[in-house]
Amino acid sequence: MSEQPVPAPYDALLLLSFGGPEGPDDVVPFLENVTRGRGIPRERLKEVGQHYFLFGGVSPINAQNRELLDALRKDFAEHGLDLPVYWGNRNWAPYLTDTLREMVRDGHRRIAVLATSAYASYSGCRQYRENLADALATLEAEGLELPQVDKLRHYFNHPGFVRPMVDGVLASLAELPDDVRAGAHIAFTTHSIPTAAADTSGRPEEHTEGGEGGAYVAQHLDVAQVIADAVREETGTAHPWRLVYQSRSGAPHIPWLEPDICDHLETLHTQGVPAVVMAPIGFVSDHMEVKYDLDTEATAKAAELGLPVARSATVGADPRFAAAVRDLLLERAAAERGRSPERCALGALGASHDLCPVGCCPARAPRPAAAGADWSGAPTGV
Ligand SMILES: CC1=C(CCC(=O)O)c2cc3nc(cc4[nH]c(cc5[nH]c(cc1n2)c(C)c5CCC(=O)O)c(CCC(=O)O)c4C)C(CCC(=O)O)=C3C
Ligand SMILES: [Fe+2]
Repeated sequence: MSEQPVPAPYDALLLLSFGGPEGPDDVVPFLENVTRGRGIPRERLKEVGQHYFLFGGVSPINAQNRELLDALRKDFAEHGLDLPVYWGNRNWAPYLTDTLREMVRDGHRRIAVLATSAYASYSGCRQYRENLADALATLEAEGLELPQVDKLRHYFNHPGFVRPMVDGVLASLAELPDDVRAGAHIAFTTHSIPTAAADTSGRPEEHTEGGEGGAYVAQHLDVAQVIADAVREETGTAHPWRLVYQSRSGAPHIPWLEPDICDHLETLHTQGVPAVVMAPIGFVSDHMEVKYDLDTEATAKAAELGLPVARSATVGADPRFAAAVRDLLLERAAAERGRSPERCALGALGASHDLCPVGCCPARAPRPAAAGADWSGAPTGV
């Protein structure tokens, strides 16, 4: 019999995500939440609103998080891990503040947080920590006793995140017509971010200059290499690959990471590449950035070029990902109890830090961020 897993000091897990609209009336208020004070051009907002209206005003992201919640609860129950799982979002109901209030009222004092963003970056890491700080400030103003919240480490290189994506790329290669499969390229995609934000992503010693992309780009390149190697091992073919970007936002004069997936497809086509697998390694589920930017826009671009493409699956609610979350939680719990747990990680970079140090993924305008070394609002002690 295996030993009972020990989640202590944690008494609950919070799944922290982006949130998305659930009907046409939600779209504009959702976009206002996302872009509050961020200087996104009106034109871009109108355009993105259209992406959502094309899908009936419903983002797939909330349904996907509900599935992930189910998968987590099932995995925990099957492995004797007695820990309640809650869900809260940055931009739509259930809102983080409401969920955190419910957790405190339910008596939770020490909360592990899993963000649905696997990599370092302001948007994917610090902004979630700022959201936690804001939520805690609200609860404090309401006179509630604040819990301690700890954000689980980046899991981009955890095998439970990477292996389902290897299977996804293999399945996409199998989908391509026989005569073009061997020559197919893999385009690993992620969300474009401003090069200035990419250069300052990760710990200060990981920051770069001149658009090299800091930890954000290094982490994606590491995952892409691991997947490409695993695919070569499985198929015997070394499919050429490149990391490219999608979902660019912001003003045109500000440099963002490039090339864009659509431009990349055009370049490959010009070079005579016969087929492409688009692998959205930057995303945890097939939400709107995948459904619109890849499955709609980039796929239309490929059709126009006469270039066969297939888009590989994100991890979503894969049971291996749910198991990875359990592993990350138990690993961190053990570390908080003073043990030295084994830390699963593939690739060259090794397991990411538990606690974001000062200067990790800085904001343009500094604001309080919880669950990092620069958080002073946290109660001390276990
Ligand atoms: C790095 C990153 C991730 C991956 C990490 C993570 O998953 O967190 C991500 C995820 C997502 N981004 C999403 C949606 C949007 N992102 C926007 C805007 C922006 N994203 C940015 C970055 C990222 N975004 C940035 C630098 C901006 C510019 C404005 C700003 O600095 O804030 C906008 C505004 C309109 C626009 O400009 O596109 C929308 C609507 C959805 C929900 C999809 C759905 O509804 O299914 C998800 C999961
Ligand atoms: Fe985004």
